[in-house]
Amino acid sequence: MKLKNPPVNSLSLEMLTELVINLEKLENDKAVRGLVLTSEYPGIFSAGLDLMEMCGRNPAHYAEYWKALQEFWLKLYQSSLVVVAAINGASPAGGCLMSLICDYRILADNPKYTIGLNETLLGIVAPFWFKDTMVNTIGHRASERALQLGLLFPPAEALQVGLVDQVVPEDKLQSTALSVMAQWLAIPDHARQLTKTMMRKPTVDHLVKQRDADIQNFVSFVSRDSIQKSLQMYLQKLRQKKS
Ligand SMILES: CCCC/C=C/CC(=O)SCCNC(=O)CCNC(=O)[C@H](O)C(C)(C)COP(=O)(O)OP(=O)(O)OC[C@H]1O[C@@H](n2cnc3c(N)ncnc32)[C@H](O)[C@@H]1OP(=O)(O)O
Repeated sequence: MKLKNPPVNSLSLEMLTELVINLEKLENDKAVRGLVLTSEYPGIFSAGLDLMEMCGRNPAHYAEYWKALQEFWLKLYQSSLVVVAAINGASPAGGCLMSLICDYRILADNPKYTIGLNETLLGIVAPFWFKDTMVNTIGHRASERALQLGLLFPPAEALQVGLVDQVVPEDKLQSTALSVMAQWLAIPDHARQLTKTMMRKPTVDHLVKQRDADIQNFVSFVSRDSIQKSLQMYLQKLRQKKS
């Protein structure tokens, strides 16, 4: 599946909805057992959540957006398919989260392709289920440091901390993803799927129990004047970078 939402594959409401629909289609297709997630635009895997969905909108929109994000996370994290992320570009915040909920992550070796949950750099806070997903991957101490500092790791460091499973030359990314897929598909589906469910259930239950409260938290947090100001300033900084 190639992410295709120009210019930076930000996770807009429309993109999240389409991703969920396409995942459902693939999961209902008996001929499909695995999925490689990559970007149509080498250089950018995904810029994460769409800042335009979180700026200057009304509470009902924020609630709808957050619910769609939760839906996407729940769908992909619990997917019956083997999901391999072939990360062919920068992967900040929600982009990193998306790769963390796959089963295996391969990052192309390019110093510009940084990955991490950098929310604090924007003056915002990664919600508990972003944090849980990261802790499940790299452990508590490394997550605490990475989350507080909003670290974006270049490939060698991402590998060292365990944020990705492999770093390969850019021209080997897709072939490596296919051989990893073959290895995972050699395992009987039912045993692998039940194991995945068992491993991920506590994290899923944590969110499911608090879904509505989490939406309310997001809406009140993002509606604050101070948060709106931080997000606007961050967007402005991104735009100024060009000039
Ligand atoms: C409140 C609680 C919620 C907490 C959860 C938050 C999770 C998140 O995911 S927040 C989003 C965090 N994302 C980022 O910090 C990434 C920001 N973007 C970048 O660092 C860079 O754009 C890039 C490395 C992804 C790509 O760099 P490149 O030089 O190729 O492109 P740019 O010129 O920077 O951007 C092109 C264009 O796209 C706009 N844009 C970039 N990121 C986003 C985004 N996340 N949402 C919406 N729009 C984005 C950027 O402003 C440019 O727009 P213009 O062409 O109009 O200037």
